[in-house]
Amino acid sequence: MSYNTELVSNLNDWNKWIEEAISKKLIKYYEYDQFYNIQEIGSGGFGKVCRANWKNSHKRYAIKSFFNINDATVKALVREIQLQREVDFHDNVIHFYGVTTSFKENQIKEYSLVLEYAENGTLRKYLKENFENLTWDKKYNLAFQLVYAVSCLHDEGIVHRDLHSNNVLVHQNTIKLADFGLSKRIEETSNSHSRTFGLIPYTDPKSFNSSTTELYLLNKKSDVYSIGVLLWEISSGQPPFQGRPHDVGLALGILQGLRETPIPNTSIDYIKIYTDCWNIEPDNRPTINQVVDELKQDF
Ligand SMILES: Nc1ncnc2c1ncn2[C@@H]1O[C@H](COP(=O)(O)OP(=O)(O)OP(=O)(O)O)[C@@H](O)[C@H]1O
Repeated sequence: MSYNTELVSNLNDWNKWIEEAISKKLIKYYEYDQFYNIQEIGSGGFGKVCRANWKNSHKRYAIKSFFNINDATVKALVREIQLQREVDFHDNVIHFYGVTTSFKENQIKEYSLVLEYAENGTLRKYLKENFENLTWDKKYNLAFQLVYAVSCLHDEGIVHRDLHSNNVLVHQNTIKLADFGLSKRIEETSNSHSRTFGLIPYTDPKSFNSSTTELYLLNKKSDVYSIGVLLWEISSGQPPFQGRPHDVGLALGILQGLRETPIPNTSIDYIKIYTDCWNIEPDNRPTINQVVDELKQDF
């Protein structure tokens, strides 16, 4: 069987693809019943995530399963595995360990992803719980790790397209980028407006502009926009536009230039870095590698 994802088009093909990859030892298989202490820790638009220990070890893993694996999501899942493997060497990216299978009530076998577990959870939660102890040095450090991880994706030709503070995880004060590629690709094939509205503050506003006749595809500069918002969030400890409805009105405001306000005592250089990133014009935004260089100088 080919490992070309274009040829993987339905649930059976997905299962076959995985089984072949397992038998060729390209993907490690974990026996589900060898996990213990399995506890649900979160759920997203497409599935749930459990924390579990693996036999004879205290090491924890995250097991990510999907509510509804259908033909539309299959290709995205295979792609997720492929993308994850391409950037697996990076310390600031959640590691992909392998797959496991569980059975639903209907006895249908379903594969789940076995991933590195990030013990501090999402960046949003981490900022909420630790903000009082975060010095500017620590904030810079978080910002640097995040930007560095995204630069690694871009160097590999991968655009995240879904960067927000619930997709960035933290493990022992280290940033761990998660969920790249997956959510966006699944979303393209499903109807989830409420979720999209929730993410308005992080989304490249060029994509809101329905008056344009050409479809605007999220690209590397869209990731840079989201990074600008995330750098502001790291400086403030708050999600952007908190307490304001994330609706069409907000989207229009952002299109017309509405942005969060800098936090007192932020260095002028740091403010310049994130405001350049969230420039309305993609051409005027820096590349992610330029952001890495600027942060290095400012650090
Ligand atoms: N590797 C992990 N380590 C620790 N916690 C995780 C891990 N992956 C996910 N989580 C937790 O589980 C929650 C749900 O994750 P999931 O990826 O399913 O959804 P999401 O990213 O929040 O939303 P969506 O999938 O709709 O984009 C996360 O918000 C996070 O709290």
